[in-house]
Amino acid sequence: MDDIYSLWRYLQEKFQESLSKVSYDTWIDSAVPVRLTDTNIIIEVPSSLHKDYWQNNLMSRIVEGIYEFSGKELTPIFMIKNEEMPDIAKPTIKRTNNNRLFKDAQLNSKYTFDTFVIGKGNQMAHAAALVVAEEPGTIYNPLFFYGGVGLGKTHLMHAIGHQMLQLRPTARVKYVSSETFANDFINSIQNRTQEQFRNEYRSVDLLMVDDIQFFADKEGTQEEFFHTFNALYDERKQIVLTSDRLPNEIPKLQERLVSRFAWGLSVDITPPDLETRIAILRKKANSERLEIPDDTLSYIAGQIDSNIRELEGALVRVQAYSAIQGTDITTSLAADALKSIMPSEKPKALSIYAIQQAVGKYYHVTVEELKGKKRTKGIVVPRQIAMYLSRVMTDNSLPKIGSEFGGKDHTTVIHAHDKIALSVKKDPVLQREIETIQNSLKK
Ligand SMILES: Nc1ncnc2c1ncn2[C@@H]1O[C@H](COP(=O)(O)OP(=O)(O)OP(=O)(O)O)[C@@H](O)[C@H]1O
Repeated sequence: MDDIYSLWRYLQEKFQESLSKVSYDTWIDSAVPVRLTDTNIIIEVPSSLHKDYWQNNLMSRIVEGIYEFSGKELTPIFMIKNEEMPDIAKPTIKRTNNNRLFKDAQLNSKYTFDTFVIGKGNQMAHAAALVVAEEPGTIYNPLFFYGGVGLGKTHLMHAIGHQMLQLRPTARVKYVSSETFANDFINSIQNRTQEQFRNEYRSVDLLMVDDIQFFADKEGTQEEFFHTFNALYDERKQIVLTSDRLPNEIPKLQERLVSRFAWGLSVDITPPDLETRIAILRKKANSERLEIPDDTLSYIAGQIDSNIRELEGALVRVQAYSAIQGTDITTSLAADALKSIMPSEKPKALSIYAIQQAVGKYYHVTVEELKGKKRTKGIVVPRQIAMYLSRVMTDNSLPKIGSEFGGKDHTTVIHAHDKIALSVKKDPVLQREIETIQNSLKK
């Protein structure tokens, strides 16, 4: 194998492409490769939190990356800084016999219903998850969660698994990412172990497949999943799926899968509001036994408003910063710690609320009316314009925009966007009005 530094540089580049800057800075930048052996790579990380994060979230990616770079299957061992070097002869991660590492992914012990904070954006999803855990295979089958990255879809899936096992310890629960499903399937063809693959996937009581948007373009995998789905469904076994979007929005997902996924219940998870973000941080801080004043928690929650994974990353960063400085966590320390990941020169992103205010002002309607349900023309058109502008002028997802307009469905946002986009082309008066509003927002 080439030297450890070239390998690490390759992995860094790979992570840089797939992670946000905050996540990269927090998890990857703080890790140091220490040693390479024939079977392992030893990586030093700053704290047990980092170690957990690597093991739970980045493990399969690093193993894949090493394999891509070197053609070798190495098991990473994480070592906390200043702790004794582990005995590398005894790798902590079990290898399976047919080259399939981490095949039967264990449920993450931290992702339970107890540690899940309920807020407006995930209430429905949480309730549906509980029902499914308690009465699998009966009411919502399949259960389909969709929504943006880092909003708790995986957490809820694992919580279902834990709860089901608590109620029925002998239940067979399987959680896989869609990539693992695809890899297992491909390996079973290569190794001529298809029978075993089918037994494994079709004999469970609960099958959970995460991020199925990655099935797009994988014809053979979709075909196999179709049969897996049917076999389980016919036996009234529970299926839970997640994706970043609705099944009918996943490109190249076979129509028969789309229609099957619609047999059960699809629930979206939208970004948490400020109160929920604070509650999540508080829960996390308590579980890590961190003393953080309320105003500091509010400050951190105010800085990161869309992705809970990044919110947790920010907390770890603040914690690490206070450990390095040897001082208590305060708001000014948090501001310093987060400064580098939120450069002040970065223009503040335009908010949906600012758009609602500008549109309301222009058409003399209130923000409440824009968010409300009244269907009079004087309100409907400005509401659609505000939705249209939220779509074209911000990075917010469709469900998020819908939720900011009084909890409307994302299809309403799509409809509004398409309608205004079409009208603008035909109607020069409307075009000028919209330009004026846009210009007022750019000031
Ligand atoms: N409501 C919540 N309460 C507590 N923690 C949460 C909540 N939602 C998300 N988290 C935490 O945020 C992190 C990211 O969540 P998770 O991995 O479940 O997101 P995801 O929606 O599956 O993202 P992706 O689409 O990237 O797979 C996890 O550490 C999870 O525990």
